[in-house]
Amino acid sequence: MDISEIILYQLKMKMKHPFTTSFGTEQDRDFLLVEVKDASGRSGWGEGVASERPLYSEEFTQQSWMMLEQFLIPEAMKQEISHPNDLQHTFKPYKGNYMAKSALEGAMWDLYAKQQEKSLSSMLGGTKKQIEVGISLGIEENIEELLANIREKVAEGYKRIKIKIKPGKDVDVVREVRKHFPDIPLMVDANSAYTLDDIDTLKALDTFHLMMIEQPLAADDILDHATLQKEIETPVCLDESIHSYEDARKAIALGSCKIINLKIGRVGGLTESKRIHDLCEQAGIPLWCGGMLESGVGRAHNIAIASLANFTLPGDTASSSRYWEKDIINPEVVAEDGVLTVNDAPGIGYKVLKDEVEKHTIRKKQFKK
Ligand SMILES: O=C(O)CCC(=O)C1=CC=C[C@@H](O)[C@@H]1C(=O)O
Ligand SMILES: [Mg+2]
Repeated sequence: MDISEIILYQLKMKMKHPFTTSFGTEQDRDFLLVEVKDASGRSGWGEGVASERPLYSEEFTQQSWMMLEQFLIPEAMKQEISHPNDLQHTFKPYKGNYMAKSALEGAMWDLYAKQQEKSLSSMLGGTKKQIEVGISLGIEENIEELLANIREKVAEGYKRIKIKIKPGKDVDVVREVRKHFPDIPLMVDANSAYTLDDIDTLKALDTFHLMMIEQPLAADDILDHATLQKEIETPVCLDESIHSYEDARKAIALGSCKIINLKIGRVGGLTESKRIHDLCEQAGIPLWCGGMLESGVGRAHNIAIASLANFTLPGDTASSSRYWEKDIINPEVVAEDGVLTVNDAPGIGYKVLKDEVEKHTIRKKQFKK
């Protein structure tokens, strides 16, 4: 691929609205960008989606930076990479750190697609030209606030509403939402806040015809989820528990879920995402593309993967304006009536605004061949 230089950026961007889940509140996104340049001056971009603190998973931004700086970028620089798939082999000796791996691999995929003058979507085997999107709404202090948020997002045309729940903010909240919105496509995400001791609460959620319950039990569990899935009608969707093709294979075999939320960063990149996609397609497990409150760079990658055929449920790739006053890409991502058009320009198909990137950059390091 003729790589000449890799640049690692750490950015801090203020989100328009704070986002609260069962594990905490985020207002500033502290994340990484990787820019991979080739000898002809083309750039590929990837996003490191870890959060500032290891609350969603064990990864966090500083750790991703160190992982990229000390191991992943030097390894990638040492080799002649002919295809982004090669990186799976390069990174294999290094355990975990999926989001760090994905950031660099994603930049390579974007560059590779640009070198081939093809869209990232088509390089991955994407067939859809349009994708439906939903929205993920954080926990609110009072129910009126949440109902107002839902009303607004339904009016904007989002195809599915996901609300976050936690113990004490679950059955009553969902009941109230259903009272006001009896028919909207609705789901809940618990971010692993429950155990099987809470089975009565989880069973009570079964009565609200939810599309799914996302990650009700521990982040590292697939066994108890299988027990739970047998007890409830509502499909269980796994998020935090799935880091790889192997995790997905085992969860499907055990009956731990009926749906998977695929996040590119959580599974180590696009190559693994495609493998999981193909596995789930064969197994009849529908997918949707999750979000990590990405900037436009990560969002563009999400759109590309969500164009594959088995992403049959609306994902969390909402419009740029949901998160940012001004995104770092041009054009911004705009869902119209809950539908995004998949870009067919080369690579991710969006121009990365260098000025905007620099404006939010708090740390930067260059690696030359
Ligand atoms: O809009 C998005 O990008 C999705 C937001 C969202 O639901 C999540 C973002 C980051 C970590 C988690 O809280 C989470 C999720 O669990 O899916
Ligand atoms: Mg989730």
